[in-house]
Amino acid sequence: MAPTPNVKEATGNQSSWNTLLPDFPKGPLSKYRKKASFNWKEMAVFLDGEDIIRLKNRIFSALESDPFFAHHPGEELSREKYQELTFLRCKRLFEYDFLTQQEIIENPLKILNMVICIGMYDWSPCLQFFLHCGVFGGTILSASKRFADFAKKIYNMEIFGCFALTELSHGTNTKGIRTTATFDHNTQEFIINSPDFEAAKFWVGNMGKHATHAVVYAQLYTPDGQCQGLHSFIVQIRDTKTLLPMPGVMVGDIGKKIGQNGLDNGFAMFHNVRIPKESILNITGDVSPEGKYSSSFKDVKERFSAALGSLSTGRILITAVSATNLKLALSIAIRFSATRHQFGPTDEEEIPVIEYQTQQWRLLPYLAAAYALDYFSKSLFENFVEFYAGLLTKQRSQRQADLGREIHALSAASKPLSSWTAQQAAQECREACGGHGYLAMNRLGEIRNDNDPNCTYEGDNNVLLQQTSNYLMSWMNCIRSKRLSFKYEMHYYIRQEKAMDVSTGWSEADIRSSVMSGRDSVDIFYEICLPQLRSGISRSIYRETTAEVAKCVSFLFKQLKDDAVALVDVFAPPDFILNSPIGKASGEVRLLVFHVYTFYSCVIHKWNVHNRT
Ligand SMILES: CC(C)(COP(=O)(O)OP(=O)(O)OC[C@H]1O[C@@H](n2cnc3c(N)ncnc32)[C@H](O)[C@@H]1OP(=O)(O)O)[C@@H](O)C(=O)NCCC(=O)NCCSC(=O)CCCCCCCCCCCCCCC(=O)O
Ligand SMILES: Cc1cc2nc3c(=O)[nH]c(=O)nc-3n(C[C@H](O)[C@H](O)[C@H](O)COP(=O)(O)OP(=O)(O)OC[C@H]3O[C@@H](n4cnc5c(N)ncnc54)[C@H](O)[C@@H]3O)c2cc1C
Repeated sequence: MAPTPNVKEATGNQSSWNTLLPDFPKGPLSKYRKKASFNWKEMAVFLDGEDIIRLKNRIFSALESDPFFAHHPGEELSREKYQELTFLRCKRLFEYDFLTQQEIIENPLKILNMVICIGMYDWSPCLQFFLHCGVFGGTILSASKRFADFAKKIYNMEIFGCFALTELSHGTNTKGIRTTATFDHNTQEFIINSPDFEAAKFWVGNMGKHATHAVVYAQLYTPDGQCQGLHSFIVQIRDTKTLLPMPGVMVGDIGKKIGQNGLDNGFAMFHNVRIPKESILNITGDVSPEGKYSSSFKDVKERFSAALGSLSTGRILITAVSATNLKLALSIAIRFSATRHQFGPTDEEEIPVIEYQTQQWRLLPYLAAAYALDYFSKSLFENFVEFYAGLLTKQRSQRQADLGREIHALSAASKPLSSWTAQQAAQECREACGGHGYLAMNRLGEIRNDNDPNCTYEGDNNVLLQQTSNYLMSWMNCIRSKRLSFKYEMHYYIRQEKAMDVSTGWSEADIRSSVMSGRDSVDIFYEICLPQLRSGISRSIYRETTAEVAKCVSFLFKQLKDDAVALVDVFAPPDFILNSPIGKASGEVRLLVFHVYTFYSCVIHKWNVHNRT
């Protein structure tokens, strides 16, 4: 668990806060900022520390002053243009080189904050950048020293990568992956082949237009015809100079998505593509020149588990990515609610809609969840860093194995909970802003659409929850993990759950995938790991709402509403990054009129130009 920083040490002094975090412009929100019971700057420094805040400021101001990242209000970019601009932005991110390896080693949370800062601007260049260097690069470089020379090519974009596990007909069920990699010991090569169209690699981020290389997951066959299971290989899919497909490779873009359209998701089919023997990412096993398979994992299940281990990285990051979308949506909706006046005690005097209990019940539980998920995602990331260090140093201890299973179980619960919370919150925030919430320029639709696939990729949420409930049921024997407390409550709960299921005569498989044991046990497990949630507003609201609790919560909200704007100020990005007229730091919603005017004058100008030609 992330060490709780000492408040005094962590927050420095008032003058350092003001340098790091300038005051907001005066405006309609000043009224609520004056009512706040705490200093938002002190809270921001307490939660992030001065170092991280400096990094955030550096990234935000670099993007704001770079023409490549300029916003084009009112300009409808074609998908092709947006993809082109996204790739140029991704290239700029490499040129900025915001973090050195040394800085990441000293404080790994900096890489997480870099993902968050760039994603707050736009997820498309962020994911494109990190799919290449994090998911593609991370998978290759953590395999073995054999691929050390790839590092330079990855980080100076000599090659550009993607991660190709999913196929047209199989995504969640990775055992159903049908691309084959057959070892030819006569030529010391693997032959990569897609048996049919349904086995085409599909959905792969960066593959649509820009990737030159792919980490391709395939069933490994040795010359004796034995299938050795799922393994990963580096396959060149395009010429690095011309970007034309390599011989035997058919590759292209899958078309328009609901969101993240700056990212080029693609498909690929392989027709007996030959790659050198050394292209296998020998994480779980390797083949001798004679074609004999060897693996340090004796147990097939452990080998499968190790083959999929890298997926936990993405799930842990998506927990933070979704929490970031939660913060973006709330920044807009809370600020809007504090400035939007509708009705009031007299016809002359209208009041801000945040004063209404319904508006508070709709938004403030998500504000509590944003703080809880922010803390948990960073704490889980730090646990993952510890596990990843063990991976890199080829640790094989029982503790390392237990930590890997626990990280898998936790990330298989945290990704669903965080992405679903953000998805529901984005819709609630959209509605809480009324019609202005539905105006595209106010960005709530983009936030909701860009958050949406967090519920699906890196593992469908519903199925991942079964992974966590499997883990909890395996707890019936013993609990070795040091991380979790409240284990006996958990133990009791699962025993009850299982007894109930068994009494219905269900099989083990039914129990594993039953909704009850899945969602409920995971919910309890997750809230055990996240003590803040246990006493948090969300639990009392969603679980045991009774008249007394409702009254108590309403009383809590009456106090909390005066802190809501300041609580959002702690995590809201600068106006340029938030890019939402109704979410501006000044609260000058009147500026929306200006933006609408600007938008329509652009449109009118274009119309006139069009008519003149
Ligand atoms: C989990 C599965 C559903 C498995 O299902 P099965 O039923 O077939 O198998 P079992 O349940 O029996 O499992 C066998 C065994 O293995 C263990 N296991 C499984 N998975 C893991 C794992 N990941 N880690 C550890 N252990 C694992 C399991 O517990 C069992 O062991 P026990 O019996 O002992 O319990 C599986 O089929 C599955 O995972 N399906 C989902 C497939 C999936 O996730 N696909 C994703 C494709 S890639 C993708 O979608 C990418 C999208 C782009 C996302 C953008 C990323 C955003 C993040 C930012 C970028 C990163 C930045 C990096 C920063 C940097 O480093 O720079
Ligand atoms: C925007 C985006 C980007 C992506 N990027 C990549 C990428 O870069 N690389 C990559 O390899 N993949 C990528 N993917 C693919 C993604 O990983 C898969 O979509 C995901 O793993 C889900 O698999 P699927 O789409 O085949 O859905 P399916 O597994 O077919 O699921 C369909 C439905 O069946 C249900 N279901 C399935 N199995 C069970 C079960 N056992 N019990 C109960 N219900 C079940 C699911 O809950 C879901 O409701 C991306 C997807 C998206 C949307």
